[in-house]
Amino acid sequence: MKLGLIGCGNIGQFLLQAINKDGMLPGGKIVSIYTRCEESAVQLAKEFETEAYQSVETLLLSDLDLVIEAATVEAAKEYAIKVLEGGKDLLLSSIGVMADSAFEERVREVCTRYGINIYLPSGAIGGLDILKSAKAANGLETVSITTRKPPGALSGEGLDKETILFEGSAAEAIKLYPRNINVAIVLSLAGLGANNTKVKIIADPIAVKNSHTIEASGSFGKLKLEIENDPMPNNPKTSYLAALSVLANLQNKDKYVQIG
Ligand SMILES: NC(=O)C1=CN([C@@H]2O[C@H](COP(=O)(O)OP(=O)(O)OC[C@H]3O[C@@H](n4cnc5c(N)ncnc54)[C@H](O)[C@@H]3O)[C@@H](O)[C@H]2O)C=CC1
Ligand SMILES: O=C([O-])CC(=O)C(=O)O
Repeated sequence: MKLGLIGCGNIGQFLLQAINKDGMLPGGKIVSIYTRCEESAVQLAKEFETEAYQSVETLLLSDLDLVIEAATVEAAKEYAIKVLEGGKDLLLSSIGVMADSAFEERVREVCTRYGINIYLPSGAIGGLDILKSAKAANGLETVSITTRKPPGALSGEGLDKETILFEGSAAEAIKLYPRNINVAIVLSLAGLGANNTKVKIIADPIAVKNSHTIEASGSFGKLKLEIENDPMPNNPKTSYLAALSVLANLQNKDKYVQIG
């Protein structure tokens, strides 16, 4: 599997190490990268034996099976359709981009037209399998997520006590916190949509982990799931599990035996 990578920060560099150095994706290699900082792209290309491109357009001319986006919601909006129209499968980290329902519709239409796939990993949370089952016969009624992070991970430096920064819909939350609450949008896509998924974001000076508590109810019963994520060393906004979920998605996408 020949992979392209857009964005080489935390998640991107984790993938370069895991795939190109540590052999965690047998038969797979990141052969092309594009990131905003040209100097860093050149240095990473040398370190991880890959090729750096100066634009997404030129990256897309290389021979690729799938492109991984690990940049920002804005970058995903700018490049996703170009990647899909270029005939490449796409894996998104900045899933928040799918909160815009017109954009989501366009993505679905392009995937169908070109017969290609878009992968939306579970990221820093879990429980999507439960929500998908729960709504299979239209029985899912409520879904919410409460996210608790240290203030520094939420641009809330200086706060000395627990503070609710946001309470409202997932659609509103991702507009205000595009680097922190992508999880609410993948939850929305698996469940009741971004307008019907409730979000609470708490800055907690005592917290050392990024925790997410998902609650749901419906004809299946009730769900309560709490995950306490270790942050990534270089970007406390992002949980390590988010990077692992991208790798797991790539490892499993073509398996004959599908679990979950
Ligand atoms: N789905 C989920 O559960 C999660 C999603 N995320 C999202 O994944 C994305 C990547 O996260 P990290 O690696 O931690 O971020 P990061 O900030 O460490 O790295 C992002 C990289 O993308 C580059 N970049 C920014 N704009 C770009 C552009 N227009 N074109 C090309 N490169 C560009 C930056 O220079 C940087 O190297 C973020 O949008 C983040 O919010 C993060 C955590 C969980
Ligand atoms: O990594 C996390 O815990 C969640 C996150 O930043 C996001 O969903 O954007």
